[in-house]
Amino acid sequence: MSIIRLRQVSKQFADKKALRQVSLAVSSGEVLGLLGHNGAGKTTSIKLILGLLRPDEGEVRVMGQDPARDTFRKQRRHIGFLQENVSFYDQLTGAEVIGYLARLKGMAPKQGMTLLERLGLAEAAGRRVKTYSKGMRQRLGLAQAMLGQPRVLLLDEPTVGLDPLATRDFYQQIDELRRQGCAIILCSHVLAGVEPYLDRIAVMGQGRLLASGNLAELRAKSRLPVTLTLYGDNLEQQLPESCQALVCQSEPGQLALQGQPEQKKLLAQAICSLPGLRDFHWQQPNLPELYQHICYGAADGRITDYCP
Ligand SMILES: Nc1ncnc2c1ncn2[C@@H]1O[C@H](COP(=O)(O)OP(=O)(O)OP(=O)(O)O)[C@@H](O)[C@H]1O
Repeated sequence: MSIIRLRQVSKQFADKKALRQVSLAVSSGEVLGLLGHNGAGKTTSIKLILGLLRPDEGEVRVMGQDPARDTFRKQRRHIGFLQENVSFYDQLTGAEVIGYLARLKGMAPKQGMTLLERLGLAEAAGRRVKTYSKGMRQRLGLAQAMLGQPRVLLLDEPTVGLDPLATRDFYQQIDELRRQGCAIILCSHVLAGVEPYLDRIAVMGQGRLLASGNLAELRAKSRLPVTLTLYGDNLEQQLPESCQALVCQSEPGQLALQGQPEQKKLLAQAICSLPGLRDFHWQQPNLPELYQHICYGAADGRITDYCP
């Protein structure tokens, strides 16, 4: 069942159409990567889910209810939110900040401390937040978003400023929340390396949903080629005739074949039939390549059928 659902939602600010008939759904235990250029409509979507904005048209439902209604107040405690530029009371210590925010959410401050420990901030808990590095602030931000075991977690550019190890730790925490059944939306411009953590991807552009699906679905729809690089001796001579037309690069000891996603099977057969093969490597379009393809395709009118 979808925990978050936007159905045909439109939103306009003065003469600016920020969202045009956007439909999105996120289930329990699912991470949706919400991607899009600056001004695409990601933050507006997040604000609608938080109930901070009302749609002009369409319907927003979070845990089955309209988040903009007063009656949603109790449910709001089950939503965690990490905004892009997180700021705290700098004169307070990390422990004081998380204790205060825990109380606001109706929880014991001790639970906040447990989160600080889990996020590696236990030693810094007694220090004022103004002395924290960007990464430490980001972890404190994640700790406050995780207060109260949220059923919905909304993360806007959560890994900006984090080093590679901190980014990996961050995604491990997200993975754990996902396993506990949290529905997560992650907005990010940092696309490299996030693929393994996203169950589905939604790409927005000019307030529209341009594409949605899992990585395999987007790859299949993109029709971007897959490349198979073969390593060995005299491979081109041994290659079956059916694969000859797919050769895109040939050099001593190495042969590259390129085909459409549905030709993968044919390429796989090529591997099996080569006695001189020493090694091989598959290369499929990655998320940054797909993203670029979808955005450019939408800009010149090629992309029209990426949404299920
Ligand atoms: N309160 C507002 N008043 C007027 N226009 C707004 C308001 N909020 C958003 N917009 C406009 O709506 C469009 C979508 O903005 P939004 O903040 O949702 O984009 P975004 O995808 O989050 O962008 P970014 O990646 O830069 O954060 C933009 O053109 C923006 O200028």
